[in-house]
Amino acid sequence: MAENRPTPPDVDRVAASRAAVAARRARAAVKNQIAEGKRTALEVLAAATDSPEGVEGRLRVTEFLISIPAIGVTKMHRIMEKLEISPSKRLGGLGKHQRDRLRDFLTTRTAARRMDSSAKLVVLAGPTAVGKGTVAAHIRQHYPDVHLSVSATTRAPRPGEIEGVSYFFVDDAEFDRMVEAGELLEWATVHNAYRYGTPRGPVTGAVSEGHSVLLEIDIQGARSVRRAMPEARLVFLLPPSWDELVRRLIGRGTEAPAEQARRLETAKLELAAQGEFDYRVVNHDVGEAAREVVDLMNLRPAPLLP
Ligand SMILES: Nc1ncnc2c1ncn2[C@@H]1O[C@H](COP(=O)(O)OP(=O)(O)OP(=O)(O)O)[C@@H](O)[C@H]1O
Ligand SMILES: Nc1nc2c(ncn2[C@@H]2O[C@H](COP(=O)(O)O)[C@@H](O)[C@H]2O)c(=O)[nH]1
Repeated sequence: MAENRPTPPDVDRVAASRAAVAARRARAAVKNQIAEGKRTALEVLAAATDSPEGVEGRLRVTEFLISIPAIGVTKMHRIMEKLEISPSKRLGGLGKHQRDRLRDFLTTRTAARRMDSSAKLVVLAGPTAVGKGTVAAHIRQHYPDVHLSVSATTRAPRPGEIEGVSYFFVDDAEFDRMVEAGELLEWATVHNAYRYGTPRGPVTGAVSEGHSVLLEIDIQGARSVRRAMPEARLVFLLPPSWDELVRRLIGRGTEAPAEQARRLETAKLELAAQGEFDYRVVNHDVGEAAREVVDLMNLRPAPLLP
């Protein structure tokens, strides 16, 4: 028995390897935060500058760049070369000039992606029952060039909803796996009930092929997309009036009165967030609201069918 007990050097080795695993996990968490838009690359670089031995400072510049949406391995190598940074460098080990070049690169990239006049990624958000789903369905039907992102959700399908078209319906374990694997561009618990998330691959794939993509998601999700892909245009859909919003929610009849009351409370907070958005569209008429959203993508509608 006694001879099986770890000797002091073994204890040190075990402790060191546990610390290494914990540090690796902490670095992976930071990379996921950048990839999911929970923190911007500039924020992480600032943290690494403040604390070069902290988790951000220990991140290799190569891994840091790859975690930024739309930067792959080839692009990363080109950027490293252009910035004259060796692949072995960690963020905390950059010299002042290298750090300045990296910061300038990130700032310019963010500004350039925001200024692109033909928005490739448009996020439609707004309070409950304002008509986001109805406007998105109109766009799906009338503007076939727009790719509509299909979200994953842990809620059960409603009658008529189709797997892979309305949503990807997944259980909690699968949603956890998607989050852990960094497969979601953003995710949120909506109305304090179920989790919803945007699969990253189809969105970044379609955008990099030059297609326009529409996300119909809640306000927390819109904020995350703004951080992950600052070039996205954020549209806030407004009701013509508060009374009309209440009428639409009650008229839809899909929530019990207690849930309706809870959603209306949240709606007040959500309406207060409209200033964070790039555009505001009032949903008086579904077709007009859809056209205003699609106009941001510089697309033409499909010809009317006879
Ligand atoms: N322009 C409009 N005029 C009149 N009614 C509308 C209009 N747009 C949507 N509606 C109606 O309002 C109700 C809510 O619409 P919808 O379900 O699309 O809202 P939503 O914003 O997606 O809601 P949630 O976030 O709760 O899922 C529906 O009954 C829909 O038919
Ligand atoms: N943050 C995200 N919100 C999403 C996503 N997909 C949908 N939603 C929002 O959830 C509510 C409820 O939708 P419902 O279909 O259950 O009525 C609605 O406000 C959607 O906009 C997502 O991927 N991410």
